[in-house]
Amino acid sequence: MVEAIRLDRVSLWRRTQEEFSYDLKRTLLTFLEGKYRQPAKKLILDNIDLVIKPGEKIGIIGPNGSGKSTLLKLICGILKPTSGSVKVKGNIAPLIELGAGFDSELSVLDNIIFYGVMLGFSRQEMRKRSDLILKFAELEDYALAPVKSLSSGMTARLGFAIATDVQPDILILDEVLSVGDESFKNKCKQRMEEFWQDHITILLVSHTMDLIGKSCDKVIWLEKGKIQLIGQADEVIDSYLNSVTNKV
Ligand SMILES: Nc1ncnc2c1ncn2[C@@H]1O[C@H](COP(=O)(O)OP(=O)(O)OP(=O)(O)O)[C@@H](O)[C@H]1O
Repeated sequence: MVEAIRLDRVSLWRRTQEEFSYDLKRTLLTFLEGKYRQPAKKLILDNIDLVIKPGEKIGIIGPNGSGKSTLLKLICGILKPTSGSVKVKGNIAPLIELGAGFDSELSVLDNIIFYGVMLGFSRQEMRKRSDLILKFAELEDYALAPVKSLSSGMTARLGFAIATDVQPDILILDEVLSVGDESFKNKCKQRMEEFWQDHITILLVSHTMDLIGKSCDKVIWLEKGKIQLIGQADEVIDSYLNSVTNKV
């Protein structure tokens, strides 16, 4: 069987307190006082087996902190699993943390080229594509300006324009369907609709059940890092909503 994405027994542990990175002084003091303890580790994804076929449109739902974004980051290769294996066939356009990979000192044009190279395209090809990317992002006048001079909405527009220009095999979306101002949002929606018609594999994380129900064939419900249920969109959404109302 052809597979676009395959996860075998994937688990991920992360440190729950990241004190060392944000409060170095306090960490050193507690260390000197002999009170330092290793930050606790938490199991974020627990033994996930998953097969996604090319062209499937998959929704991922579940409560806050259940591991949805983490699962996407593993599939994109931003995070590595502690155990198990993640296999992906084809190039991925991750529309998560738009613009997080930009170098703010470099120009918009240089960032377009670097970002594309990071996604596996050649410099030459990215140079050719840059005009269309700048046009879509409506940033033609900023080509030579450093990214730090853009507003946050403009930066997100640039990230969206690059990631969706490269015509990916797999598109990863973490509730970033609305980027920028109203007119740009409409452009994003249109581009997304084209992707949906296409044979691209799509993974969409959202808390908006209507959106998931309308746009996905299959849904994964995550609960505390485990797959609680996977199946036809309507059935999984109903079970999830029932479980939430029963808790209240
Ligand atoms: N950088 C990090 N370091 C350590 N733990 C993290 C980090 N980011 C997230 N976590 C933890 O991983 C778990 C899953 O987080 P994740 O962001 O994947 O959840 P989610 O299902 O996407 O939540 P939400 O619906 O709130 O976006 C949470 O317990 C969270 O505290």
